[in-house]
Amino acid sequence: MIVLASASSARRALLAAAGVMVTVDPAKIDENPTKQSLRERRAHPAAIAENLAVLKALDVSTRAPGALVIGADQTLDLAGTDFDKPRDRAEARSQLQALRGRTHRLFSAVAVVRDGQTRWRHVAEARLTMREFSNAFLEDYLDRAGDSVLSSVGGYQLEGLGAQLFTAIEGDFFTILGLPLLPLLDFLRIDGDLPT
Ligand SMILES: Nc1nc2c(ncn2[C@H]2C[C@H](O)[C@@H](COP(=O)(O)OP(=O)(O)OP(=O)(O)O)O2)c(=O)[nH]1
Repeated sequence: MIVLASASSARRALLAAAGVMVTVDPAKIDENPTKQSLRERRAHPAAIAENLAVLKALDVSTRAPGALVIGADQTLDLAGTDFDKPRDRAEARSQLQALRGRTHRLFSAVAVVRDGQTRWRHVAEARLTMREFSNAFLEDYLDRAGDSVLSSVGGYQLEGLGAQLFTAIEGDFFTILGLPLLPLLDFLRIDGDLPT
């Protein structure tokens, strides 16, 4: 059995569309203390994402004996500043105003744990360049995107209206949506969980 230790609908949808049947059991850990202490120690955003992906998978693994548990996490870095998922429209507005006209990096980490042992982990990076959109465009975007801006770390969904925010992206689509899917599928084949 494969368990996805994530509440992310994007991650669940990516795995389902790729034909990977999973049981969803979101981790029950509070990410903030770990994130805070790693940030205080000036940990790299990739390391923060990787640590959290492992912690989420380990948490769920304790209640899923024998199961292969997938944990994931994504961090956003803009020239050394970390961003979290916006809590409301005002935060989404100020985050997007900070990101516009600049290139930011997304780090998407995935970890696979079985019976408390971390079997595999991976972090992928993507670089996204936002165009210099106007404040009027931004207000209209926030009106049309609604609460969806609160469910992703940059306040955008690339596969949706968010596409109108960007002039260029480097890195793979799946990484941007929050899950390095292709390396994960490689691991699942090697581990014998998917047909080769
Ligand atoms: N649909 C969509 N989701 C995105 C995009 N970019 C980022 N995300 C989502 C994926 C994750 O759900 C979320 C990143 O936040 P986290 O890594 O903290 O995961 P989240 O709190 O959603 O769930 P989890 O901690 O795994 O239970 O942002 C995008 O372009 N499209």
